Amino acid sequence: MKKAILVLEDGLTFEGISLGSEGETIGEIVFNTCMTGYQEVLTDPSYNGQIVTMTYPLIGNYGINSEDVESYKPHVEGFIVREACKTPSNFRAQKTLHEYLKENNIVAIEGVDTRAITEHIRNKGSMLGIISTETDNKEVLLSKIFEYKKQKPSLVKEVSTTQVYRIEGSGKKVAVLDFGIKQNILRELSKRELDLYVFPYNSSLDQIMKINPEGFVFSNGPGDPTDLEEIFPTLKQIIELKKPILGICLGHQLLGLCLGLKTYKLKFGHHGGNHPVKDLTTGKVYITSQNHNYAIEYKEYEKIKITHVNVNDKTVEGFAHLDLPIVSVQYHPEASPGPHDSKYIFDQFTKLLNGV
Ligand SMILES: NC(=O)CC[C@H](N)C(=O)O
Repeated sequence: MKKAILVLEDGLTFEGISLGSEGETIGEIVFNTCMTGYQEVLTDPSYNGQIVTMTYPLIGNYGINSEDVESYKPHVEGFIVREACKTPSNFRAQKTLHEYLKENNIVAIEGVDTRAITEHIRNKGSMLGIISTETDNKEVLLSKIFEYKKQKPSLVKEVSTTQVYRIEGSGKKVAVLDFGIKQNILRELSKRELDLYVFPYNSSLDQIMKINPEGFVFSNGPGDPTDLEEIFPTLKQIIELKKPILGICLGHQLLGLCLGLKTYKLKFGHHGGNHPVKDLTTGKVYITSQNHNYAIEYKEYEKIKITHVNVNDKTVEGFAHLDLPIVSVQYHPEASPGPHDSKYIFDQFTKLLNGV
C-alpha cells in the first residue's frame, strides 16, 4: 500500500493511502453528499479543476460500468474517499473504482477522515488542495499550491467539444452550446425528439445560425461564469433573437449575466443529490441534484422573475424573463446522479419550442 498525503491551502494535512494513479494533483476541494452516483460525479465535466471529497464513507461498492457516465472520461482533478471498495458486487460492474481511476490517470486518496475535511471546508469555505504520493514535505506541497494560484486555466475550453456534432431527432432544431455538457442533458432533450446540434462554447452567431435553430440550450460547465466574458456578445445576440432558451447551471449563470443579473461565489457551494428547491410558481418543493459554487444574487432585477429558491439557504435556483421565452435553472433537472423530480423542466422547454 502506497502512502498518499492531502494538504489543504491553509496547511491542514491528512495522511492516507494512494488510490487510482500515483502522482500529484492540485484543485479546488469540494465535497459531494451523494450516497451513490460516483461514476456520474467523476465524469461530470463541471468538476474540471476540482478535487471531489465524497462524504458517503464507502465508495465503489457497485463498481464501474461503461454506461453510467456523463462524459467520455473522468473530469475531476482528484478524488478523496474514506474507503474505496475493492470487491464490488453488481451484475453491471466491469472494473473497480481503483482500476478506473488508475486507467484514467486520476490521482486519488483513501483512508482519510472525509467528515473532518467536509467540516473544515464548510467552516472555512472552499479552498485549494494537493494530493501527492511523491513527497510528504508539507512546505514543498504548499509552495506548489502557491504556484498553481498564479495560473488561470481555461476550464470550459478544456471540456467543450471542438467540433459541431448532431444528435438527430424528428422535432424542433436546437443549438446546444457546450460549456462541458453532461450526457444526460442530451439524453433528456433527445427523449423529447429534439434535433440537436452541439456547438463549441465559443462558436459565433454566424456559425450557429447556419443550422437555423428554433431554440437554444446553454449547458452546465466548470469554473466562474464571469471568466467567460469573451462569449457574452454572442450570448446577448442569441438572447435578442427572442427564441426559447434553456439555461442549466453554468448556462443559467451565463444567461443571467447577459441579462444584467449578478453572480457571486458561495462559501462552499452545493454538490449533492438532495437539495430541496421550491418552485415559487406552484409552491411545490422538488428534491434536486446540484453541483455549483457560484450563484445568482437574489435581488430585484428589471423584467426578471425569480422562479425557484433553495429551501436550505434561500439562494436563487431559477428565473424566468417577463417578455422572453426563457427557462433557467441552477440545479440539474437531468439529475445523474440524483432524483428525477425536475425532469418537467425539459417538458417546459419543449412546450416553449412547440409554442404551447
Ligand atoms: N454544474 C455547473 O454547471 C457548475 C456551474 C459553475 N461552474 C459553478 O460552479 O457554479
